[in-house]
Amino acid sequence: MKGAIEVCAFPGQAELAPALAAAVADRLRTAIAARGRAVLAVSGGSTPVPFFVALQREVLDWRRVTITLVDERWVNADHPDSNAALVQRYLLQGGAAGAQFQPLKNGAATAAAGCDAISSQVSALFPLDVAVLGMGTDGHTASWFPGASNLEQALDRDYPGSCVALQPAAGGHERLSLSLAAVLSAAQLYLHVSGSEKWTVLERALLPGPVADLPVRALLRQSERPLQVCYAVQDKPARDDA
Ligand SMILES: O=C1O[C@H](COP(=O)(O)O)[C@@H](O)[C@H](O)[C@H]1O
Repeated sequence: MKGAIEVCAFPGQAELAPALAAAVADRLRTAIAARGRAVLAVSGGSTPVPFFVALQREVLDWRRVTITLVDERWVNADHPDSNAALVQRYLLQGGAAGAQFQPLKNGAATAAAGCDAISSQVSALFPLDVAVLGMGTDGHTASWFPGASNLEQALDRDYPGSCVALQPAAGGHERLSLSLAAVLSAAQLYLHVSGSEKWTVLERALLPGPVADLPVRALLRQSERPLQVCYAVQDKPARDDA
């Protein structure tokens, strides 16, 4: 199946997280059986925490799995906003502690300076087997923020690098993000959202309008890869409720 959007709604994260984890784990097992290895890209933020906890309990040969990020804030791994720290804390535990992790941050002073080296490391992992993306209420997914510097590059399918450095217009940390082309290397895409506010944004994103206004449209409008929208009606729990 190519490019179809399927929506799966769940009452809350308690139901969504194990279902998404089981589906992702199945795809990882299939990739391991076919190629001897599997590559998964996950997002940060607060939404994926229950999914991470459910996924690390899945029984599979985690030593054959490489996990990377869809996007990262340019902060050290001990910073509370680090997506790598989130993955370390909730996903790289139990059996999943045996997985390899490819961060989207290195020792360079800025994301722009570190981008090329990380891009090469990430490209060496391709193709991704699964990418699980989130979405913000401003319609960003990955770090494709409306009005961000380099958004055009990030969404340019012919952009040669797998990663792009972006500065969100609203300020905050500089970001490193997979490009659209890199995300579309994944055989299966999931968009994981919770709560009615995000659902309303998603409904808007499905209407005609510029991709730059609601960059999640780039994902919704692509036709190369199957996309499953996993929606929890009840809003997400706080990180530590997982
Ligand atoms: O900044 C980010 O936000 C989105 C959504 O985060 P959430 O806290 O609303 O779940 C996330 O997908 C992205 O990876 C992250 O860097």
